[in-house]
Amino acid sequence: MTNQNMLGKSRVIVNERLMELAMSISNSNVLPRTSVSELMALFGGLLGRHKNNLIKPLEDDNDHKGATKVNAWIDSMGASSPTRTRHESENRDQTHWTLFHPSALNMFNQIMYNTNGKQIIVFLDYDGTLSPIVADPDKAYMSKKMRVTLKDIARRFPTAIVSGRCLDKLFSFVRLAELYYAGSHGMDIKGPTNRRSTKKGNNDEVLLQPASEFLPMINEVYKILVEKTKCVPGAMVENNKFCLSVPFRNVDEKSWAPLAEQVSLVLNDYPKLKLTQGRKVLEIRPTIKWDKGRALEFLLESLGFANSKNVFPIYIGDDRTDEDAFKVLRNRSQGCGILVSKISKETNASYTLQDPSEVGQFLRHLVDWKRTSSRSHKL
Ligand SMILES: O=P(O)(O)OC[C@H]1O[C@H](O[C@H]2O[C@H](CO)[C@@H](O)[C@H](O)[C@H]2O)[C@H](O)[C@@H](O)[C@@H]1O
Repeated sequence: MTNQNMLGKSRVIVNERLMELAMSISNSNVLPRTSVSELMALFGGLLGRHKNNLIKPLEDDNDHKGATKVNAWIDSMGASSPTRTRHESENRDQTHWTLFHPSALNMFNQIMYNTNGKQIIVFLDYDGTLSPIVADPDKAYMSKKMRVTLKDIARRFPTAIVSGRCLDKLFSFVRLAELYYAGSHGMDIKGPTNRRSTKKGNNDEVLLQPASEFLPMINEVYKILVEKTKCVPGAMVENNKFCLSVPFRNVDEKSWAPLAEQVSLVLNDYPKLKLTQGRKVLEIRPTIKWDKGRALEFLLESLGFANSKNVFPIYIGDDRTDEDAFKVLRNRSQGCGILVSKISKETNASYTLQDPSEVGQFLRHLVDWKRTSSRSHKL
């Protein structure tokens, strides 16, 4: 072995040891969060890698329109569905990622410490966060246990569900009148309903519909897309009121290209609509500057916390569309974003949870924490 090789090998061993040490610190509750992140930054420096370089960039999230961009979409569709085995370097990146985005369960006490007596407001995405991802979008049910937990949460904190789904569908899954709902990626927002009108979920508590002028266009494009995609086995189009979804989870990979091409071609005639992508789903949305982040800001404002420092929003989501909300929290240096994911992703969230069952655990911790702290205030 040459001196060079030996040097390289010992550097790897030192890096691995440092990494193990940093991991155990990040997963403990011993130090306050600031110390943990400082330590992690230090370890990152010693490892010779900056935090931002530790994660592989996600596929381009910009809007792509027209047939010329179809190839980019197909690549992106493939990248959103990683089924292959991971390489060693990817495993290392995964470790780095966990280091900088620790588990919200492990860091629970620290997160609560950071709330510092502020009003906690809970924001939750639906698919992949409250309900597990399933093949049939109409069967993405939330468990009974999760509903009970959500009810308990809503009794203690203002709580909102923010989803790409249309409001009616969302309400039919969640069925809790005491929540705020932001459907169609935040383009359809309503407040808690009065108890007598909750059965159908329809009510007169609409707070905001910033894309209402797009309704006729969305309905028109829905009909065209249903027609154009019916030749692709497994393809379907969901009408989410102010946006449309074309899930491709049940479409054979060989047909992803023709499907993306069809959708792209249709959108060529509608420059006021844009194409974005979620978890095995193509999403068609108005080009207005409105997203889950803006919905979060709007809801904070509606709750009387527009410029308040006395609020601690917790946003939990699993999808790229949730990144807009994570970004808002990061820019406001307020509250915390929690990404639901088992694999490394570029994210603006601070913490992670693995899956909806961990989301349930985190929410139950939150209920217990509030119970205990209210009790100790009464003493
Ligand atoms: O913002 P979200 O609540 O995450 O909603 C976004 C999309 O959710 C649904 O699709 C996702 O869940 C499906 C059921 O588990 C799954 O089959 C699909 O692959 C996921 O992307 C919904 O079907 C879409 O309309 C929403 O846009």
